[in-house]
Amino acid sequence: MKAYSMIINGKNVGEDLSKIDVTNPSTGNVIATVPDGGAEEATQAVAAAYTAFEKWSDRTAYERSALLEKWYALINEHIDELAETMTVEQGKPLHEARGEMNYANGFISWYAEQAKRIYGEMVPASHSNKRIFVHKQPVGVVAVITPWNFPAAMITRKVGPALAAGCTVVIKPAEQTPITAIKLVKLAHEAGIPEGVINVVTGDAKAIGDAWLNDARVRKLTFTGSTEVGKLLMRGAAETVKKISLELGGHAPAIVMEDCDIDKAVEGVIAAKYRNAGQTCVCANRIYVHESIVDAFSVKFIERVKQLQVGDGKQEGVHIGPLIDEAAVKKVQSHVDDAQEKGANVAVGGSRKEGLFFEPTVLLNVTDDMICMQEETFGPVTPITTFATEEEVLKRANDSIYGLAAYVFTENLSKGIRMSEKLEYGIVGLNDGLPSTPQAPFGGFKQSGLGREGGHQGIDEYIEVKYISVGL
Ligand SMILES: NC(=O)C1=CN([C@@H]2O[C@H](COP(=O)(O)OP(=O)(O)OC[C@H]3O[C@@H](n4cnc5c(N)ncnc54)[C@H](O)[C@@H]3O)[C@@H](O)[C@H]2O)C=CC1
Ligand SMILES: O=C(O)[C@H](O)CS(=O)(=O)O
Repeated sequence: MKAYSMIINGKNVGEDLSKIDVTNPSTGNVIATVPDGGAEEATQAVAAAYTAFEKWSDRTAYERSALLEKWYALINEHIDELAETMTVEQGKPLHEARGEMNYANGFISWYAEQAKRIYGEMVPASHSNKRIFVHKQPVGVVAVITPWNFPAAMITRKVGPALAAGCTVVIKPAEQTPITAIKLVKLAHEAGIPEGVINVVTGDAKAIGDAWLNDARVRKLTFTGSTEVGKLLMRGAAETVKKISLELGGHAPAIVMEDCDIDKAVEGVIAAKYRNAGQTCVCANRIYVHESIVDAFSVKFIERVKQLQVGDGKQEGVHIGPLIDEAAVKKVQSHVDDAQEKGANVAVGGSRKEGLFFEPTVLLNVTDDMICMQEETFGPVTPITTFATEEEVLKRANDSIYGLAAYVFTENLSKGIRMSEKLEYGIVGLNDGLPSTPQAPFGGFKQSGLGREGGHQGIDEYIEVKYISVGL
């Protein structure tokens, strides 16, 4: 079993510390260990990033871009190994892990380009003897805290734009999936990204996070994970008025209109629901089907769900891997049990299998009082309810503290655009169950977060705007 190190200032650190086991959720076997770091290592990482910042930000955008491109190329060379590592430590099927690696690498190449397009501007001065130059500068040292469900993409979606802008970073990956992060940082150094620019610390989340929150040298915190932890970090960032961006929980509605292409809608909801065994923040969590087509839709949908194979993600033909841990399985089961107690029918699935596996599940005759219609399930469960009118379903779909992603299936384009505009969500998949992509600004309304990741907007999170007023 391999013992991995943290990487601080380009060096392997932590061999002397106690170790944290990393387990394979498909088998329960310990596959590796990482150091149980804390405040001391967190502060060492900030010192390294702070020291490296001046030289890294002084490099030209073209130099930073070239190094990001080298990192991108190295990741491509190692894509199979990285995907296998991800499947073993997170559980997602190998084809999905490869998909995530390409998605994750897409952020590095997108921001290698964006590095060269951080433009300032000149503003017409109101005095003839003045000139006003607006200048964009990197914010400084960035703290990056990421979740277990996308061990690579949630890191590169932050580190890509941060490094492109000239920032330096300290990363704390999720305790469940640290190896992918460590391997990505190793490759960054192999690509020639200088020591101290990118650091990864593993261990006590609260101790590491608190050290970064209380360190004034950290000028930005970017977090992806639960709304609960996001709020806690947002409060902590206030102490030193850090810039923050938060990608938090979701509770996506998927609306199937009476004039949809049913086959297209079935495939779209399958994609939006069962990716990563339903463990994504943009997963369709509640499915609203027009009452006139609910039987036709449900029959086809259930047939498709029955085709989903559950198993170890390393096996060929597996679509649904394990959930991340016992707490996740218990939460999903509680949502199914609650729905059944309140009158839902379990059309397929409904129970956990051996280990951390859960049957792909479809619930019919679902009503809004059921927990699965109010809280994020984060598992392979599809609750299907019905609606009668567009106005009704928009009201119900918007009735949530979350506002990350929503989906609409209709063949009537003007209706689709009209509904998309009315949905209070940062991302709308209109006849598209997989909208996430590096060139679009990913982020949520309401308690799903602050800021955007991806697209040209994504780099603004790592920029400070300054103006220089020149007296002639
Ligand atoms: N909006 C988005 O893009 C995403 C949102 N999520 C949300 O996150 C949840 C599932 O992911 P989890 O990893 O369980 O979320 P989580 O919020 O428990 O953990 C996320 C990260 O925060 C760290 N963390 C936890 N407590 C901390 C503290 N006190 N100080 C510093 N760091 C701390 C964890 O170690 C991990 O690295 C779901 O609610 C899901 O919707 C997850 C992924 C993406
Ligand atoms: O962590 C997540 O759930 C991701 O943000 C979802 S996506 O970007 O892969 O769609």
